[in-house]
Amino acid sequence: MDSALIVEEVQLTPILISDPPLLNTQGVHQPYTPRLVVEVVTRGGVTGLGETYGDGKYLDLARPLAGAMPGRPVTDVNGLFSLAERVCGDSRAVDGRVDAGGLRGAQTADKLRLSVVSAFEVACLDALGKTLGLPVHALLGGKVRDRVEYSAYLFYRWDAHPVGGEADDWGAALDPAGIVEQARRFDRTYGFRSFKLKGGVFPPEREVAAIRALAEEFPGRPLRLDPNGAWSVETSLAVARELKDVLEYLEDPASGTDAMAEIAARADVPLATNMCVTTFEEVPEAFARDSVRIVLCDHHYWGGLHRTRELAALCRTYGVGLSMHSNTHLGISLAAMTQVASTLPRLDHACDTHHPWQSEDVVTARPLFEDGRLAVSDAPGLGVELDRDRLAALHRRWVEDDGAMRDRDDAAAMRVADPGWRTPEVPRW
Ligand SMILES: O=C([O-])C(=O)C[C@H](O)[C@@H](O)C(=O)[O-]
Ligand SMILES: [Mg+2]
Repeated sequence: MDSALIVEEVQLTPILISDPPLLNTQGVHQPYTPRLVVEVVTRGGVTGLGETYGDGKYLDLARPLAGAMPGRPVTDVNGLFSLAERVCGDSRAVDGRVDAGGLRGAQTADKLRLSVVSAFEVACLDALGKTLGLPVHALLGGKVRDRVEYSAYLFYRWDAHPVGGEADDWGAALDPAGIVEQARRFDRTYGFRSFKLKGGVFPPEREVAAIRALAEEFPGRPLRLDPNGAWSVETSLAVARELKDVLEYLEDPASGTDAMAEIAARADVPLATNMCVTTFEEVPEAFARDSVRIVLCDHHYWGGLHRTRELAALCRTYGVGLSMHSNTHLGISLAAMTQVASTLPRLDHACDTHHPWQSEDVVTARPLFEDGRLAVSDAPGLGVELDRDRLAALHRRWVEDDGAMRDRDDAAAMRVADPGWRTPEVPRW
């Protein structure tokens, strides 16, 4: 093995990035949210970048993995999985039911570990690509499209956080008119064609009215509604009936494969998920029961870019559509999503991205969406460059935080405005 491809060291930098007051069924986004930046440095002097969730439970797993990396070739991305199993141990704070935010399906030790491995895999691929002078998509077999389509991610939101946080000029969006106004700005600024509304915030009739208002403003455009499993089967069926003429799909209307299978059997709207199919173990039952028509892959919790391609092959085989889920993420992960998305033969739905909500980043150039699409970079690696000053500043914020923001907790953030708030039981409606 060429010694230039051997890992010399791995740097982990936890950061806090500003996040607007976006509402979901659990509560509201904190003013600052944790992310972890992973840098894999080779003996050849090349640095590969990766990014993942930055809460303490991810950091606990990332540290031993980083310590075990020196001396290994960056080409050995398949070996990362067994390495992580060996060195990471089980994370604290795994309850086996739902993730802390309640938005990403079952939380298991495997899924937490895979979310960490994903950042190391992406960083190794970035380092390998930079060393060889090849884009990451070439390392995945080559791109089959030059641009990747994303959708606008609409949120009910407050004008500002009740305490702290960075100001922005989006204004509040708490009714159909506010959501339509937000969609207009996404359309104008980024050219997004599809719109996804994060639901589960208000009683379903109000969210149905917002989707109707969007359909009126943007006739024929793909529309999605995602209450993160907050509804009962009967409520989901009623919403599906109301909106069947305008929805591209309904995303996780209810929690769990049983409920999703029942809705799928009785509704005329396709169902999508990033909650009931989030691991390979969950695929057989969900597909056998026709619970979902579209899986929203998230390369973080599926374990990286190669695993995303494995999921894509499974979905193709079973006639299930594939798209991508997104959480608060930065330009490194957006570049990784775009690289892998460019290699997937079937990608029938615009991918989600939160990125337009992120005013801060650790990469030097902001992504340029045109007609709702990102051009696929052919530069070596991921095609993004680290802004070390920004990284240092965002890390300083993490160091100086008293611990309140270091673990994302949307219910705790909501209690700042509403002290009686408790994480809602599902079904909420
Ligand atoms: O289901 C989804 O698409 C998400 O959970 C995406 C994000 O987590 C979003 O809901 C959020 O951050 O509030
Ligand atoms: Mg979702």
